[in-house]
Parts: sequence; C-alpha cells; structure tokens
Amino acid sequence: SVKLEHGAHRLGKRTDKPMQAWRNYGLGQFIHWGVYAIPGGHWEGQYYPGAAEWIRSWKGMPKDAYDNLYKQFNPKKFNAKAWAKQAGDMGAKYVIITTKHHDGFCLWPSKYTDYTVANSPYKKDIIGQLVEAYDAEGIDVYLYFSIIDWNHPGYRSTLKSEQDRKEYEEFKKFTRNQLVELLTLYPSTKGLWFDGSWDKAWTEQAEFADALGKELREMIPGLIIGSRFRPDDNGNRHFDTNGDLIGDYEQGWERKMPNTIEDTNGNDWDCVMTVPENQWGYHSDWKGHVKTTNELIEMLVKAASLDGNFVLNFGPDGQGNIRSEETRLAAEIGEWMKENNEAVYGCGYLDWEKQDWGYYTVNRETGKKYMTVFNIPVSGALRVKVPGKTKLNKAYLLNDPGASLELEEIHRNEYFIHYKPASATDRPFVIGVETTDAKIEDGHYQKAKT
Ligand SMILES: C[C@@H]1N[C@@H](C(=O)NCc2ccccc2)[C@H](O)[C@@H]1O
Repeated sequence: SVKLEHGAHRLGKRTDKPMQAWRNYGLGQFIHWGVYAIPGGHWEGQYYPGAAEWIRSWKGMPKDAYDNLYKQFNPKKFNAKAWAKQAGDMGAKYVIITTKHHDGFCLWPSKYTDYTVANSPYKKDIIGQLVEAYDAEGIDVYLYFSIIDWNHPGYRSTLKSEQDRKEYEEFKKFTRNQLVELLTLYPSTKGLWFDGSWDKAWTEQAEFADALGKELREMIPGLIIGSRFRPDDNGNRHFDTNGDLIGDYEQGWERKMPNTIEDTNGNDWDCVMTVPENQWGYHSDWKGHVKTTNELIEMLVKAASLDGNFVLNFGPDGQGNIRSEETRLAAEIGEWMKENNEAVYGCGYLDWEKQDWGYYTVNRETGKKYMTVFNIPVSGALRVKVPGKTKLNKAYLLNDPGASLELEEIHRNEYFIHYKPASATDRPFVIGVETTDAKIEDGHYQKAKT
C-alpha cells in the first residue's frame, strides 16, 4: 500500500458506543426541505422533469427568480413536533435533515451569509425546531450539509485560475465556519451527512478537509461522518488510494442497494432512498413508479440483512406539510414495524445461505435469528440450510411465539419449515428460529459420488 498523509484515518469498523448505536438503528428518515419546495418542480406552468431540488440548474428556471424565492418562504403549516411524531410512529431511529442543499439556502440563521431563513418571511430557525422536536421524540439527529453551494461567490466546481484559487480560499473558510456554527448551535447532533463533494475543486483539498474533519470530530466526541466527505491525497473519495474506507461508513448507496454481503466490502453502510424514482425535494407531480409500502419494507429488511441502515426520504411541501403519499407510507411502515421491529432493530447479517423466500437477520446482542418472508413458496415449504454442527430446533411466528411451526429435516443441515398463512397476507411476516450446536452423527446422509 502507498503512504498517504490524508487517507483512511482508521481501518475496520468503529466499535465505540455511538457507532454501535448507529449500526443498530435499522431505519432512518431523510428530510429534504428548502426553497425548492415552493416551485415544487414547476415554473410558470412548465413541468420540470428533473429532481425538484435541482430546479435552479434547469434552463427553464431563471437564476434570479430562484434566488429570490426565499422572499416568499413562509411555511405556515410547518410543525416540527408533528414531523418528529410521524417519524417516531414509522419506527425511524434517526433523521438526516438538510441544513443547506446545493442552492446554499440555510434553514438555520447562519451568521456567515444573508441567504438564510432568518431573512425570509418565516424568520425562525427551522433546524433548531427540528433538532429539538426529534431529540424529544428520541430520534437521533444527523445534519445533511452540501459542500456544493451555488449561492456563495467563492464556490467553484473546478479551479482554473489564480483568481479561482483566491476566491475558493474564502469559500473554504466559509464552509468551515458554517460547519463549526452548526455543531455549536446544535450540539446534540450525532453526525454529519455530507453531499456534493464530487467537484474537482473539493477533491484537491485533502489537507484542508482532513483537518476540518478532525476539528469537527473534536467538537462532538463520537461524531459520525460517512465516506462522502473528504478526498485522500490523490482526490479519491469513499475509498482511498489503498482501497480503505475514508470515514465511518460507506455512503455510496444512494437510490440503490448492495445485493450480497461481498458488495458491502464488510463496511458499515446506509442506503438513502427516494419514494419516486428520483425526487428528494418536493415535486407536486410525481411521474413514473412510486414505491409501495411492501417494496420499502423489503428494502429495509434487505438492508438490515446485509449490515446496513435504510433511510427513507420525505420532501415536505412549501407550506411545511408532509404530503399524503408519504404520510400513508409512514403509517403503513410503522404498523408493520410495531409488529416486526424485533427482526430489524439491532439486527444484522446472518451467514446462512440466502434462500428465495426472503432475508435472514440476527440480533447482534441476543443472537436471536429471524426469517422475514416476502415470497411464499407454492409448496408452503420454506427451505432453511444451516451451517455444519447446527441443529434447527424450533421455528415460530414472531407474532405467535407459543406455537411451533412444523419442521422437517430433509438433508444434512437442511430443513423445511412447513407453513403457509391461513389467509392471504398482503404484508411480509417474520419467523423466529432457534438452533443448538449439534455433533454430526453419521446418520443416513451420504454425499453422492460423482
Ligand atoms: C442525496 C441526494 N444527492 C443530491 C444529488 O443527487 N445531487 C446531484 C446534483 C449535482 C449537481 C446539480 C444537481 C444535482 C440530491 O439532490 C439529494 O440531495
């Protein structure tokens, strides 16, 4: 491996308490809110086909029209407590809130720019209200921060001249000041979720970003920062020149998921997911596929089964309402989580051979094992292959632990659990399984000679 001054600052998973808590969240909520919620994907009657929070970069949207939207920002329906309660009822254990998206508009009263909520008709500190409300709900708060800032005069995507470099130095100081300001104002913050760090200008700032990361971590012990924050000596983000993870977890799973444990490189990771194909901020007219409750529950359980967290995005509208589609999803996911969260919270990857009916998870503390069934086989026989020296003793429905399900040993280390729900079920269900270590008797299982 090559010597790096600003490569991965640690090898392997963090084992401290704050990171163990992060690893055990299972489900998170993303909130994308800002002045882009006012146009909601339309401008002067024109439909914007891109992601609503990117509308400023659309040729159909005059820049100065966008940059004056904040003068209309007055979300009268905004109720931080209601948002936090809805997230709690859904079963979210953490929330990631946009403090400033690529447009540079600050949802907190930053003293380093005038482009903030303090200078909007709304005036009040939105981040402060959300931090207080989510903390009170027992949901850990993480702050999203975009390095890209289209509003700051010193922001550059690339550095082409001495003048660029000079102005970018101001931008770097501004970025550091805002991040120190956020952690000073909101010290209950558990981590920072960085975005918009792919510009070449930023990937040339290894020394500055490394020092900034160290400064921020010193401000809040245990602070959690993912792999999308800083570059190494050679401009590599996420993984340094030696292939080692830069940051506390892998932050590359955006609107996509790993399929195998190998895909995760043995790292902690989160998957951040939109309800439609690609809308984070509020778009009043979602087109194309809108994910269903079952699809999202499957993603959530799949993430837990591969040692990751699943973070579902909400994009409140310009008045501060959570839209009806998201309200319904939150309620239905919450209903399922109330019954089945034992198979998600504190659970991770179980190294048993994956079967077609769904996903295994295992509780990291108790060792209790779970099968979450998404695909009921027409045979009604759920195949379970256990590792050598393991005996499957009991299987039971999580919501009826007293009644054992019918088990049949069909090969060495292989069983059928004979179960089909009596009535048609439109939600996945969880089976708990109990095993013991067992010596292998000779028995009658002979491997074929081939
Ligand atoms: C978490 C998501 N990441 C942001 C994203 O994809 N940005 C890419 C982008 C880069 C430059 C102009 C517009 C959009 C999205 O807007 C969300 O915030």
